[in-house]
Formats: sequence, structure tokens, C-alpha cells
Amino acid sequence: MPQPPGAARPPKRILSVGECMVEMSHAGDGLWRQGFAGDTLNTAWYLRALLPEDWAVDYFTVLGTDPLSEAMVRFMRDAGIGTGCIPRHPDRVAGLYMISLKDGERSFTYWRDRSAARTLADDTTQLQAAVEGADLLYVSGITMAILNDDGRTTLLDRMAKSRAEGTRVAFDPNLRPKLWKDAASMCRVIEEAAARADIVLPSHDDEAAHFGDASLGETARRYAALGAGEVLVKNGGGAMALSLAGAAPVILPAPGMVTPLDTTGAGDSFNAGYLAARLTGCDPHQAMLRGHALAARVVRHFGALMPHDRLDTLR
Ligand SMILES: O=C(O)C(=O)C[C@H](O)[C@H](O)COP(=O)(O)O
Repeated sequence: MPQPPGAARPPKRILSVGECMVEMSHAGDGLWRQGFAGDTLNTAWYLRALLPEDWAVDYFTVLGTDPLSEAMVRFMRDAGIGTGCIPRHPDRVAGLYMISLKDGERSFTYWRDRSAARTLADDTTQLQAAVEGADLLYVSGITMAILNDDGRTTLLDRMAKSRAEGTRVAFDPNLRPKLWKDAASMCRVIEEAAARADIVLPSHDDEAAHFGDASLGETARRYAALGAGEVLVKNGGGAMALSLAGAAPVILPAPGMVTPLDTTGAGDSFNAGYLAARLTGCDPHQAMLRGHALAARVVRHFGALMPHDRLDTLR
């Protein structure tokens, strides 16, 4: 509907869907720091830091009624992330993960088998209500991994419907074999989800390990062939590949590597930098540079989430 002159434009809205967990990360001297993180929340966190105020960034998951679930919702709300559509499960609690580091490269141990978030697609109406009105829907392979078969079908349908209704759908395959029953189901569901996305943001090392892609270009081509109009293949801080509208991939040189302290959140923060730039009018090359600049900061920090006030200069 046309707006009367001078009327404020309604806010644009991103909805990120997935699981936020209690995070235990290194604090030095054998101590552990408790935070909150999870790939889709990490991207929402950095999107909130980067996007102007006329964008709403909302998160959809399911949490428990336990004190840590309460603290998690407060944590998101205090950061300016919308939590209004997060339902509570009466008997399940928030999941937990711990970061182990070897030369700055992270690996994760999870306690999330019965987390509340696993039920996020059990109620179709609730999910649909959360997605309604979103300009961008953001989902990852981890979101897919934590659901049961019915939940996966529900979320895949929602992605397809939202896309048909004009919501842009962005997807990071974020391959986590530990969360899947076997590699074949992981690869099948990841491709089904990617086939319902406009923007796909895979990481080449994971894709090479699980899909056998011999090059960055091959990863880009594979996802473009599934129907994504925009595929940006991340590459651990090195040169990346971009495929637009099914055209042959081009290689984008990256501006230089940094020595990481903890790579947790590198991919998620890159996605936020890239998407925030794309949503505010940058071309994919500029957006890649923004994503890279943010991820280069994040890997110099322990844990997935850097405080917003340390990101001021990136806005
Ligand atoms: O593994 C999960 O389920 C999590 O959500 C924990 C982590 O916060 C992200 O996985 C970090 O993701 P990267 O940006 O790829 O380092």
C-alpha cells in the first residue's frame, strides 16, 4: 500500500530460525566463561549490530522455563533481538555446548539431545506466525539437523512457501556430521533445504569433506544448480567463489588472513556481514569484504559472540 508522504516506512524484518545454546568457552588459566550462542543466533547477533534501526532482527526457537532459558531470552532482548515469538516448552531445557581449541581451530562437544529447540517445527501454526511478514528468513543446516523428520518436512515446506510469497530465504549448510544419524541423510536434507533458498553461504572445507567438491567453483556450481540465485562459497578466510543467477562462478580474492585465537563464529559472522551489506544495497563483492572484515575480528575473540560495542567501527 502506498505510504502517505512523510509517514515512517514500516520496519523491515529478518527472522533467524534455529537453536541458541549455553556456550562454555575458554577464559584462560583453566577457567571457563559461560555465554550463549548457536549458529543462527550468532548471525542474528551480528546482523543486529550492523543493520540500521529500521531493520528488525527477530529470533525463533523454542526454549524451556528453566533459569538458563530465561537468562538467554533476556540476553537476546538486551541486544535488541526480537524474542516475541519464542514459545516455551514445559519440560525441555536449553542445550549446551563447549568449545575445544587446537591452534585456534575449534571443535564442539554438545549436550543438546533433548533441548527445547528440537521442537521448533512441531507446531506448524506457531512457525508460520513467526515467519509471517519477514523480508528475509535465515535457516542453517544445524536448524535442519536438530529436527525430527516431521519437523524437517514442516520447515522445508515453510521455506518453499515463504519464498513463493516473496520472502528471501538465506541458508548456510553448516555441516555438522555429529548432529546427523548418517552422512547420507545429512547431504540429502542439506540439498533439499538449499533448493528452497535464494542465497546459499556454504564453507568450502566442509563441502569438500562431505560432498567431495574438488574446488570452490564446484561448490558454487552445485548449489547454483539446485536453484539458488546467489551462492557465496566461504573458504576459511582465503579467496572465495561467487555464483550469481546460475552464471559460472568467479573467484573473489580475500584481503588477507589473520591468525585466529578461536575460529568459533567465523562463518556465522561472515554471513551477517555479507547479508547486512546486501540488504542495504552493496554489491556481492563489497558484501564479501564486509563479511571478511567482521569475521577477521571475531576470530581474534574467544567464543562466538563479540560485544556489540566492540563492533562500532564496522557499521
Ligand atoms: O555447532 C553448533 O551447533 C553451534 O551453533 C555452535 C557454534 O556457535 C557455531 O556452530 C559456530 O559456527 P561457525 O561460524 O561455523 O564457527
